[in-house]
Amino acid sequence: MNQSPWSRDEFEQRLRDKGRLYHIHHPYHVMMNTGKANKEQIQGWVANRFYYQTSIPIKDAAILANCNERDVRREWVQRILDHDGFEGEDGGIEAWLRLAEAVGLSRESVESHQGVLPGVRFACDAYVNFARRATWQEAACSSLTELFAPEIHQNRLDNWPEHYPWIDNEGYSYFRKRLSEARRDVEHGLQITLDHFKTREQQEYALSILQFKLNILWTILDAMQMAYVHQQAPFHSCPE
Ligand SMILES: O=C(O)c1cc(C(=O)O)c2c(n1)C(=O)C(=O)c1cc(C(=O)O)[nH]c1-2
Repeated sequence: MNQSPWSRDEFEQRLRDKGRLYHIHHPYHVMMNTGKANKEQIQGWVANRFYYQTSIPIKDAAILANCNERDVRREWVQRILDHDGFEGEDGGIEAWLRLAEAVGLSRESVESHQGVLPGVRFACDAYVNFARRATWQEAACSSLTELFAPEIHQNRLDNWPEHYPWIDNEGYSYFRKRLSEARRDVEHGLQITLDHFKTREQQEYALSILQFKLNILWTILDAMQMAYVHQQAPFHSCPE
């Protein structure tokens, strides 16, 4: 039997409740945020997360390519500019490279993606491929983990300078920049999702899309946990 749809408010609340499974609770994140990560673990996170950073504007370009509504494209295109930059504005990828330098990595090594763990690569590629194949509304819904991102950026701004005095202050501009950008993005993504997924079945599908994205973020950190905490990167047990 078909169940009646949730009200707009209840649907929004159920999306927000997914924050319970955000990667802010992943042991790797907890380790970094409580000052227990060593330099190699911070560097590993920054270098691997760069692959996610570079995937985001490609993902957003896929959404634009699938979107036949000019008003939506006009707003969504801002996300690409936020990351890639434009004349007079360096953008988020450049800010992430400054973070990389602030934690002692060379920009060349990070930009080359050498050392990106296979699990991180697969997870990010899954996100981009989903955006290519899904409708633009479904792909917009998958960006809604950004509902929970301002808190994680704020945590880093509040805690890292004290825990990791060796990180140059210049490195934190990315997180500051994302505080306002994520809030703006999420308002747009949420409107699209609440407007589009109407029946109970569709609403439940939207929740499963958000879960898929939570899985991606969690899996990225699982790969880092294996490599930089348990020292069990892929192939560590193979013969020389
Ligand atoms: O540092 C984080 O934990 C984090 C998480 C997420 C997220 O929840 O997907 C994003 C970001 N940062 C971020 O900086 C960012 O630009 C971003 C874009 C998107 C997206 O799905 O379109 N997520 C995120």
